[in-house]
Amino acid sequence: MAVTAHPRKHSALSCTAHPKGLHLDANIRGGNYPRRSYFRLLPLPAKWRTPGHGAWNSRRVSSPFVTPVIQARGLRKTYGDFEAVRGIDFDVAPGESFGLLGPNGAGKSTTMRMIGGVSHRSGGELTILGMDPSHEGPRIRAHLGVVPQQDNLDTDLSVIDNLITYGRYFGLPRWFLKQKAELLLEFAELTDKRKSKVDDLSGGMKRRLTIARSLVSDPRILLLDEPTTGLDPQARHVLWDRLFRLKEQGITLVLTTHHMDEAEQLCDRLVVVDHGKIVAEGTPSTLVREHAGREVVELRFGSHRNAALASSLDGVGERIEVLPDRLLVYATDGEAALAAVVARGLEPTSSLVRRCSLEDVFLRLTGRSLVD
Ligand SMILES: Nc1ncnc2c1ncn2[C@@H]1O[C@H](COP(=O)(O)OP(=O)(O)OP(=O)(O)O)[C@@H](O)[C@H]1O
Repeated sequence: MAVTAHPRKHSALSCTAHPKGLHLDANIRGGNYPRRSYFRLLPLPAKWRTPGHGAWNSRRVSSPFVTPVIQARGLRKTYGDFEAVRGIDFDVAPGESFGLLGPNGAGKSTTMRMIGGVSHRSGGELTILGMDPSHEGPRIRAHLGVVPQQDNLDTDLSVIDNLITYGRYFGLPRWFLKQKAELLLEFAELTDKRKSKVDDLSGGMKRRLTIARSLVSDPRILLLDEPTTGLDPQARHVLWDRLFRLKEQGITLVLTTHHMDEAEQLCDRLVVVDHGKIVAEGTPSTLVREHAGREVVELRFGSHRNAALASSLDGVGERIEVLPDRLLVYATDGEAALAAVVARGLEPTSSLVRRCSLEDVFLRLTGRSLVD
């Protein structure tokens, strides 16, 4: 459902369905004022909300009530003869937190660059907010916040001037940006660093400043390429908290990550990408259930014995995986599987029963060999 009105030549008011209510978007230009975007989420009683609220998943995207904010069909990117992205399909719903998970070189950043409009697709279809990035790049970029893999802050400027200067690229007036920058510094917990030089910030602070900068233009979609890579656990948790708050405000998050815990914490839905193709899609819990199972028993018999002993475990659990240092037995009931191993007279030097995780899914789908 989408209602759009054009009260003035360059102004637009749109209203789209959001799982928590109505998503109102006013894009105003006219008189002596530069273009301004306002975005509000108008909560509605549960009975009027979009079907699927509370369970973000791919079914919701296909609901006739939700128009995807990003839609890719057969999306391809080639560099010479090399196909980095090989015909992928996905939808991202408004307000969703969508993750691209994959090993090095899988094609995640290439996909992000195509969404961000800085790299042209070689084939397939891609629409962002109903627009084609090949023809409407600037209009799309006005609604996008981008947090690149490498911080590209201006080291000659102070923290607050990084925000103000960036906002000027969007044509926003200085008086407005001064107020906006203070709010963003508060959001990023950087108020006391407002006059500091960028080089004096820690890695986590730089990341938070980059995110604050991406919010200057009130984006509807935030693209985050490996937002927490290289940060310590404390810094990562602060960042997750901030990203979660943005999601609560209704901003659509699209992120790439190598970190399974990050994907589990932040993403409503994920696609696992490998060698330029999507190999699995679903919520974190669905992926674990469908591709790993309930529990796994890690058994260590000594690295030279693991492979030889695997055949002695036939019939224990649902699946056995031999690793150089461990045997993994996937089972519905891990304790029962471990008891069955011991009952066969096998005595592991160590054993661990744990719940299956997204990491098990990731390694199963994308392999365990090192990708450089
Ligand atoms: N400009 C380019 N020219 C040629 N090949 C490229 C270019 N950019 C990316 N590639 C190749 O495309 C493939 C996908 O790269 P991409 O950066 O999208 O992977 P990624 O999944 O983001 O990996 P990482 O997690 O390491 O960032 C890689 O093999 C990479 O070497």
